[in-house]
Amino acid sequence: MKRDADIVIVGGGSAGCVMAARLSADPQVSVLLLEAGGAGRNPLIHIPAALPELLGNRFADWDYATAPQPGLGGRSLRWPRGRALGGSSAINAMCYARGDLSDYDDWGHGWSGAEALHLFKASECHSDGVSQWHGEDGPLHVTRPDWEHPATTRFLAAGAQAGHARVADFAAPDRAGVGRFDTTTHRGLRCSAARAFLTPPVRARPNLTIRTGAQVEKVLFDGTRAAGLQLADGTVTARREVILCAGAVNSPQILMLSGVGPADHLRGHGLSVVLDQPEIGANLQDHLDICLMMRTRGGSAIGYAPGLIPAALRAPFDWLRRRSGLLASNLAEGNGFARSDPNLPKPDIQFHFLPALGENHGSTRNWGRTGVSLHACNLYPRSRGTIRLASADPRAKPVIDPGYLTDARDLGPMIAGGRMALEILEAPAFDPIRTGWHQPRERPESDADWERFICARAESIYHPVGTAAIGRVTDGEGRVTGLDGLRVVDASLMPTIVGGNTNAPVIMMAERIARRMTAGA
Ligand SMILES: Cc1cc2nc3c(=O)[nH]c(=O)nc-3n(C[C@H](O)[C@H](O)[C@H](O)COP(=O)(O)OP(=O)(O)OC[C@H]3O[C@@H](n4cnc5c(N)ncnc54)[C@H](O)[C@@H]3O)c2cc1C
Repeated sequence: MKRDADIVIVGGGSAGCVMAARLSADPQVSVLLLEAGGAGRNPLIHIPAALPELLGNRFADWDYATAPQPGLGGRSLRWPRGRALGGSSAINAMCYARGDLSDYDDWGHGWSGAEALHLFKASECHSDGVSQWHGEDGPLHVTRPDWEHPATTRFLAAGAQAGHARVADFAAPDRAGVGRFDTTTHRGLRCSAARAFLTPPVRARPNLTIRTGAQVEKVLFDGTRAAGLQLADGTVTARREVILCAGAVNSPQILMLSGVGPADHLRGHGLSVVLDQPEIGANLQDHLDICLMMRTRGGSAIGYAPGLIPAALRAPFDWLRRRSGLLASNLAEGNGFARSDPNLPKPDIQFHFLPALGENHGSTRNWGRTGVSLHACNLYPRSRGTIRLASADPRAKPVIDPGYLTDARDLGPMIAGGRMALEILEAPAFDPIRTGWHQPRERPESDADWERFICARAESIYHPVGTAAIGRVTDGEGRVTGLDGLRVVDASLMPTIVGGNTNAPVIMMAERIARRMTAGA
């Protein structure tokens, strides 16, 4: 078993797959990728519509939950995180979005929207080919779906009736309006970061070793230089660098287990301190989201109902024959952006539309019922939370406290987004299929009604970032300040969360850092 390399990467998720592929392109550099989960071969990972089956499934999900959230009436929220090659891109909803390009200008430290656009295009292979906003030569397949559920067609019409523009391409600058999501799929299959970047020719490189089932416990230091890693079955040596790509929950956890973090917290768990860095695990941000669900006539949406049996029986044939139809859908088919205040420079609300009752993200089955879901989330939350150790045991789940709604200013965009979602679901396009409300049971009217509804029902859309942020913990290249030979490259790096789904932005960030490492920056 290989136990040393020039560069050792921890975590084969969205960022880790990019780093492994790009850095091992130089045959002079040996790269070892360590992934705690499996190889990600389960068919449920690859069939887009099987997404709800992945959540909580031990072969693919770390299955975390938050600490009780006072801002949400003391509820703990479920927090899935991918645990297989591909990481969270192996279990995510495949919605492709880039954030607003100005988000990257705001980060400073050498990052910019113009360079981000260039990198998004470089890593992309878009089904419509090259254009001003898209690339066609990159490894990440992005598809503009050729099939949509009829309920999604109604959502697009309802959006227009409620005054939202129709957006043909959310990668173009003016994103306000509703449209179809592009998806990280290819020929009806999920295109995870593993499928995109760890292709058979890349895996065959003699200078790249990929170990699955290899959970890293901590970084080993020689003074202040990261010299290797501790695993359950022994140690690994990094001759040049250790790169943590374990995600916004596990990268700070590994750093703290290694003695890098807030000194008092580490000593409280009996750990010796290598670097006192209070910002590790701090600055946690996420997209909090409120979902409205409307019941519809049998057969008009996806669900577990007798009227849908014929469509369900046909779906596998459509998928096997043409890789199209229901099973090729990522379910979150409709996208939208809006401003909670018309004077804002950019949209601060995002919608996700599903032609299904996505209660508890699909884990509540609602047998015999059909309906549709419209989510609205606050894209630029001001609340901040923390990741902290529950124990010095590397197998123990960390304490996740996102601090949802601890900043009262976060409620306004949530209420505005909820009201807009309600307006869309009440538009005439849904009249022929609407039968009543599923969630909320009673129509909220006043701000206080909305606040109660949000407190009782808001959920995460699983975009944690910021826990080892550029400018706070690392420099612009992801190098941990105050230590040598140690980088973080994953969602933890984002100093402020981007205005959209986070997978493509994380891939873009890894592309940038890998390029600059290869160029000797
Ligand atoms: C259910 C869900 C739905 C989502 N939907 C979307 C969507 O539709 N569109 C979108 O753009 N974004 C979506 N996201 C978010 C997006 O997928 C993530 O932001 C992105 O994948 C994060 O990439 P990462 O590299 O930071 O971490 P990850 O991709 O999570 O990778 C971390 C990797 O490190 C491994 N690891 C962790 N600890 C260790 C250890 N100790 N030793 C070894 N390996 C370790 C993990 O197993 C994992 O493979 C979703 C996320 C989830 C969970």
